[in-house]
Amino acid sequence: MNGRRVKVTIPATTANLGPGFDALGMAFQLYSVVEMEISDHTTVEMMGKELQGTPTDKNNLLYKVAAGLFQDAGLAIPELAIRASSEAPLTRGLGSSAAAIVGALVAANHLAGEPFTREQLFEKATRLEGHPDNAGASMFGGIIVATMPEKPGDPIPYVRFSAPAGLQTLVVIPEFMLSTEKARNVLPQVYSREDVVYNVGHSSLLVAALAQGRLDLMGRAMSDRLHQPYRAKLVPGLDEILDKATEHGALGAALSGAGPTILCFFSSDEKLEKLRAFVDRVMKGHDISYRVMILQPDENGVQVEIHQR
Ligand SMILES: Nc1ncnc2c1ncn2[C@@H]1O[C@H](COP(=O)(O)OP(=O)(O)OP(=O)(O)O)[C@@H](O)[C@H]1O
Ligand SMILES: N[C@@H](CCO)C(=O)O
Repeated sequence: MNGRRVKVTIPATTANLGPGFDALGMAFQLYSVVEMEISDHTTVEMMGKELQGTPTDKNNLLYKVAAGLFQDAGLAIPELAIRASSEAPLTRGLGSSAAAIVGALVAANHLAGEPFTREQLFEKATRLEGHPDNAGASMFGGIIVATMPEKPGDPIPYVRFSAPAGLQTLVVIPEFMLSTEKARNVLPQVYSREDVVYNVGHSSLLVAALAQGRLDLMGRAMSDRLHQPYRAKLVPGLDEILDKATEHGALGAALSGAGPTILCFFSSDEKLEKLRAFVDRVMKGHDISYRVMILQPDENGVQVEIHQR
């Protein structure tokens, strides 16, 4: 088992896409890298500004997830040398925790001699994240539709398909952190039948529109009543962007995952200038720092390189 360094590249992701709360995910060409090898003693090196402040000892999420995999496989937990970097910011709604979990599971699985299949790793990642949307998109790339299993340990039912040709995403990333936990705590425990039916209809329409490349339907289909209305108070600018983005060149707009990142889909570079000017106008009105990125869909999911020492 020793002498092998595993390098895993994992795409950042967005979850929900509006109405598909905890069920829809999509991967972006914005990557984290996790390198892992068995060592004499554990070292955890977090590289780059995005990972600043994450633990550099056995409390790091990457180590804990890897250790859990060895334990699940019935193996002794080894000391590990771990290095990681991330192009995506943490705690902003771009799936950093799912990327870390998927990266650690896939890397540790290789070091352990591949006791688990990709499907089993997806089930473990979903269990650790609590929902399959970001984890599925990080694992398989493209667009993922998935639900929680009937009982723990069962395989996750999912369908993966490619993002429609020409779909591009503008993301507005506010410079403040919003943990998934905090953004879930503002959601109600109970919803009206009207709101549930509204989301079933819109989420179903969105999946069909994405699968058939009906970009013309996305603005209508991306409307949500289950989480965005409650999270809007945590995310300055969200209401206005959701309301008006389609009048300024977007195909549709949504809160990315649990936020605070806001995403706008668009399909032509001509529309980008207008859309960019619109989001700048909205965000400047709220006096918070933010950055804008244009992201392309990732179709590959997690990628593994094995380096023999
Ligand atoms: N590479 C990493 N190494 C260690 N911990 C990480 C790493 N990436 C993410 N994390 C942990 O995940 C936490 C962020 O998880 P959280 O679910 O709040 O946000 P997110 O995954 O970025 O957003 P969302 O789930 O809404 O898309 C960080 O605070 C950190 O504890
Ligand atoms: N579906 C999750 C994604 C964040 O991890 C949520 O919106 O809370």
